[in-house]
Amino acid sequence: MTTTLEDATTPLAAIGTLIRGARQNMGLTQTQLAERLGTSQSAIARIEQGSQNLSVDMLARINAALDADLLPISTGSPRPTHLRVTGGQRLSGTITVNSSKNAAVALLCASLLNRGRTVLRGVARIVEVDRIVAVLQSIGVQVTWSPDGHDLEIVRPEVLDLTTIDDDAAKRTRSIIMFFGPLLGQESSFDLPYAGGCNLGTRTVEPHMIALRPFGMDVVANAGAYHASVVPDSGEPLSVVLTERGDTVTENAIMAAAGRDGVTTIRNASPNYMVQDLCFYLELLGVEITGIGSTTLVIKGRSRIDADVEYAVSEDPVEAMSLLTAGIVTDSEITVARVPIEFMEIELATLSEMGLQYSLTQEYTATNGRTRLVDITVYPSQLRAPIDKIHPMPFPGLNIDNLPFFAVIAAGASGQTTIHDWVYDNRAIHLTDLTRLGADVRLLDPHRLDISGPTHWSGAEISCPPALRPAVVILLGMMAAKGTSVLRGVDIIARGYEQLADRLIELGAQIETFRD
Ligand SMILES: CC(=O)N[C@H]1[C@@H](OP(=O)(O)OP(=O)(O)OC[C@H]2O[C@@H](n3ccc(=O)[nH]c3=O)[C@H](O)[C@@H]2O)O[C@H](CO)[C@@H](O)[C@@H]1O
Ligand SMILES: C=C(OP(=O)(O)O)C(=O)O
Repeated sequence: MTTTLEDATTPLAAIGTLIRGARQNMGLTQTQLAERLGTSQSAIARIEQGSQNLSVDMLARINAALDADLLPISTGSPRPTHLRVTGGQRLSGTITVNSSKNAAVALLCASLLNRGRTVLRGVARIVEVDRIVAVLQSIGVQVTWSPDGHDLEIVRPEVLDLTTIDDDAAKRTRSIIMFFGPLLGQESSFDLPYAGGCNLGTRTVEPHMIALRPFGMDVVANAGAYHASVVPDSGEPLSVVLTERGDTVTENAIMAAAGRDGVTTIRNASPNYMVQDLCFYLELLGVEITGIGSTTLVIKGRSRIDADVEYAVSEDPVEAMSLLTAGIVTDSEITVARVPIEFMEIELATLSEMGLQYSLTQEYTATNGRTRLVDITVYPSQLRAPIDKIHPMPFPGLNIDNLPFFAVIAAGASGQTTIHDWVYDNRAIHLTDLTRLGADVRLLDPHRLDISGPTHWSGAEISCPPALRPAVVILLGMMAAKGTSVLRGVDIIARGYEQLADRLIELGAQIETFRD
């Protein structure tokens, strides 16, 4: 039987019908379309039946995958997206961790070092990536998604045109700061817009300036932009000591070292996951690096790199933590597949002390051939507060981006947990929104929270916090809370997560997307 538009009873059903028609015209099965979109056949079936809400992003991707323009998507300011969550549902099944935002943005910046063709495999379709891609394209770099939407091909021109930089995209991401490292060996003088990002309080850029000074770079902040000037490199061995063991500052120093002829030693380097990904990519480019995974790196770089390489971005430990938390707070048995275990060990040890029951598979190797992965199954558990406070540390400590998830987990545990976020001035406060869902969360000062549980969760309507991880934490709290909740203005989640709501629905969560 042929379905016609007239059969469609709702706007979603009408869109579903259009999608089915375009898919069939291209001779694709639902499974083949699902593969192109990085989703499941059952999601496509629901979309075509009109029983699944569609995000603007998903619609854009369907248009691209079907080479169609089913519904023209406005490029004006989009209306904010909201989520309606019917909580208290047990989840089940397996969910796979995507590649990381933080490695992707570093690798995109590092691709500026390469005059050859870089292909990044398995890049998450997230807004933070879109912003850096937009910036690269605006300065003349060819950046193209593969037809299946998973890989990015990057080819830079011989000469970049920094005067045409997309200011708006650049100012929305902090990662633009990582253009300094690759560019300083190539340009004697250039301007970059100020770095932006989530509302987490003041985030200094001074450590970057200190780290890049030994490479001959001097930066003056003018109105709205940094002006960098660089003196020629003598090629002598360099020693750089970082004042902070920060992730992006380490990456900046590594990229500066990779782009010079000579040996650079970097001390107090972050050995965190995104730094390791960057080093693995640079090794493919012919940069010699010793000490990967430690705090001292010795790098032998090359002022001209011209190599055609492919690199598969490794899995995101923060997404892994987010997905494990979904299982934990809904008292469910779920499996989170492809967890980069080296970067989750302390989190798991802490959860184990809190009484979490879980099992791990044997380790296997990620597509990059380096990162160790496991699948983790969490089981419904009676949780208790840990005896000591939970606090993050630079890797190999508990990841600062994973800390917020302990707030919602602690709220479900019996006893009082103290969470100490010494890093960000303005992240803990967003977690107090959990009180709206019935949790007992007290802000002791900008950095410390006391959380007493167990919580009798109840649904509520909440405006989404303007910070990525707290936004997801509140969503997860809503999934724990019986009844209906509304999370308003959730677009920030797409900065770091691809299709999060859709993927949680696959596990049995009841989440509906809507706009005013
Ligand atoms: C794109 C990317 O990779 N972003 C990550 C990166 O941001 P990024 O590298 O930009 O982190 P910041 O430089 O903002 O550092 C975070 C905060 O930690 C402080 N600090 C950091 C290190 C240190 O040894 N001492 C210290 O005091 C900084 O002053 C700052 O207040 O690292 C952060 C901290 O892991 C993560 O939250 C971000 O997700
Ligand atoms: C703070 C974060 O990232 P960014 O550095 O991109 O703001 C994060 O990933 O939680």
